[in-house]
Amino acid sequence: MKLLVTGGAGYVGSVVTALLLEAGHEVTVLDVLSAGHSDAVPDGASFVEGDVHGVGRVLDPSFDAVLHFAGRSLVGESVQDPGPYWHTNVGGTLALVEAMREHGVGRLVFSSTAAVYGDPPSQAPLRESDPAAPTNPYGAGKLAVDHLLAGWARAHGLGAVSLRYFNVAGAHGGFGERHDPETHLIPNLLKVASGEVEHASVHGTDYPTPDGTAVRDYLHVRDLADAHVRALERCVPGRHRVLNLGSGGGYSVREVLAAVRRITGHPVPVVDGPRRPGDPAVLVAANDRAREELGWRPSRGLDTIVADAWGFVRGRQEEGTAP
Ligand SMILES: NC(=O)c1ccc[n+]([C@@H]2O[C@H](COP(=O)([O-])OP(=O)(O)OC[C@H]3O[C@@H](n4cnc5c(N)ncnc54)[C@H](O)[C@@H]3O)[C@@H](O)[C@H]2O)c1
Ligand SMILES: O=c1ccn([C@@H]2O[C@H](COP(=O)(O)OP(=O)(O)O[C@H]3O[C@H](CO)[C@@H](O)[C@H](O)[C@H]3O)[C@@H](O)[C@H]2O)c(=O)[nH]1
Repeated sequence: MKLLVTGGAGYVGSVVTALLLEAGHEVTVLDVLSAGHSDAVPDGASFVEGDVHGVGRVLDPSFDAVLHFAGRSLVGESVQDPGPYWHTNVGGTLALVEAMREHGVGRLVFSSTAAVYGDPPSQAPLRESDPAAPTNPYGAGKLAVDHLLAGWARAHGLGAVSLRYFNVAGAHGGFGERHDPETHLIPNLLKVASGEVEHASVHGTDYPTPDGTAVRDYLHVRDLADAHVRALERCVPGRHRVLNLGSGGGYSVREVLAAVRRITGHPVPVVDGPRRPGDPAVLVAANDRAREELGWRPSRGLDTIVADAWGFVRGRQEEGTAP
């Protein structure tokens, strides 16, 4: 297929692009480089530097589908300054589906998020049918796009899939997380192991969980990327589907810390701090729908996630490209 990947110079988009190229697809990446890196666009993809609002200049009827990763994704920033989040994540997606309609490009895979579920009342694994009640503009905008795509599929025959990622981590094929600022747990712990910073923070030790720290569902980015390839192949015209992407199991911050210490062999000192505003106690995916509809099964556990992310950090250190 001939594919457009928006945000393909970012973390998830670069890994998915690499996998799409491996599968024999032709890929054009559109990225404004506000958070991504031009050297993260895999060799073999065409690269256009530009904003998703201007996607009409890139798209033409020869494209078969779009994978849409471009967006802003700092939850705290979205609370402080919501305007850019609605502009990029919602307005940018509207511009994209309008251009797709104009050029007759009928399939879309979208990066949604577990943040649409907000702070769930129960700690049970979350199903797609559970109420969506986002607690910040980032999650609200992603949920708005899920609704936008449902209406677009009904009205204009788009075949779309919203993939609600839980916590993506790990690295694949030389591509990994290079966010600045970095807010995610595993790369922050690895910054300590690599000597870039002296200690990490544990955000909250008084949650109603077995060890008092928050529990999340960590999914290897390679497993996540595999789900995208499968979702793309299964886009049905006129239908919008929502699928959770998680491993189906959870680890606390302290359990992740123990894995990082074991795998890196570094003591990784941490300082216990207060809760980060808006963080729920437990977010774990029920992933049955993705398993059934995509024939997908995540196969890489926490140790592989940490080992691969660590390999990526070490590789960049050895090349002299990090920090
Ligand atoms: N990483 C996670 O754990 C996670 C979890 C849930 C959902 N998501 C979603 O997945 C997607 C990818 O996440 P990521 O971690 O790879 O983020 P990222 O920041 O690494 O990548 C996003 C890319 O989009 C680009 N971009 C931003 N605004 C743009 C615009 N207006 N036009 C064109 N390009 C633009 C950035 O330069 C960047 O390269 C995002 O939409 C994010 O909200 C990520
Ligand atoms: O230095 C750190 C960073 C994080 N945490 C904690 O670790 C857990 C995981 O945090 P993080 O890696 O930042 O992920 P989340 O806040 O769970 O959010 C991610 O996962 C969401 C879906 O679950 C996505 O919507 C977001 O984009 C993505 O950042 C949380 O309990 C944090 O409070 C720490 O204790 N110390």
